Amino acid sequence: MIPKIDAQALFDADKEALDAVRRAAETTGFMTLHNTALSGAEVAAVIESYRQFFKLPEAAKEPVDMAQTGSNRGWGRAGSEQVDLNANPDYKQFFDCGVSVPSEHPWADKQFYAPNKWPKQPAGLGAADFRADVLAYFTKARAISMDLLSALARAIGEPASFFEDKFDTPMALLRGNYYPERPKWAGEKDFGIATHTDYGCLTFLALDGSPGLEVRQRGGGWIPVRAEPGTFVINFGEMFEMWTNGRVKATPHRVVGGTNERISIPLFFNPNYDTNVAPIGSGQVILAGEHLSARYNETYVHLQQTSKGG
Ligand SMILES: O=C(O)CCC(=O)C(=O)O
Ligand SMILES: [Fe+2]
Repeated sequence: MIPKIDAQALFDADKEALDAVRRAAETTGFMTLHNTALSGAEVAAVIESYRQFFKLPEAAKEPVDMAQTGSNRGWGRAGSEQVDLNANPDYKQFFDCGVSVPSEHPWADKQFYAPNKWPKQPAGLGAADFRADVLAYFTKARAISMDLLSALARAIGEPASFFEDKFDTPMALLRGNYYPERPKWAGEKDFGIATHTDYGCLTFLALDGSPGLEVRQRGGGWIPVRAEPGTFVINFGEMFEMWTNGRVKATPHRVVGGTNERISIPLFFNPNYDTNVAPIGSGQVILAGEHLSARYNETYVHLQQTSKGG
């Protein structure tokens, strides 16, 4: 069972809601969140903006292909990410944007804060402005994710402000995933997105209502998870599991894909570059940026090549 959490109750520090979040974090590692400041209509609209982008001809997406860069901003074509090294690269396409810092900032040369890459707004595509729509959504989703972290801090017995200064320049990444119908050629090692755990702390995921996401159940089997726009799927990542010494669970999940086209929008809410995500109180140091960089270099195919080439 994936717990369903009312955001309003949670943010009002309702005890039952806090308990449910703590249980979700410690057991399934997944929950859904409804009644947030983002309406179903707003989410449906940004899903449509992403859809318009993905439906552009290849020539319009090529100028923002992230494979031409040393970072992860812009378009990732099918086959450009391999989240499970025992599977083939995923057949999804995606578009990534993130947080940038000014050129004089000490982290300006870090890939996590690279400038975003936006496609030219093609003439005749209607009033929608992809960049503005996506950035407006990113801002709101970040704010809700921050509130969620405060609630989570409370739920695990830390002060509500525990995460605040660790997420003020976050390596946050907003992604639009586009899964076409599962290709006819796909075999047992081909997935929309292969089995993986997310790398960071918290993932705030908007779905378009269609099936596809499956969450691995402890003890075996997969639980299908669906959500309409306006209900978000929340899961926890590797850094959180490390940081809390295994108390918060990063649960593997995947999309095999089926006969439906599908769009999902995860916000990977990763902390500041220099956050120590080693187990609290352990005296060790594990920099969030180093963990993320290792995972990016393993899974983005264009960065795999960069790291192999030195
Ligand atoms: O599309 C989905 O529902 C899940 C996407 C996902 O797990 C990811 O992008 O990390
Ligand atoms: Fe994921």
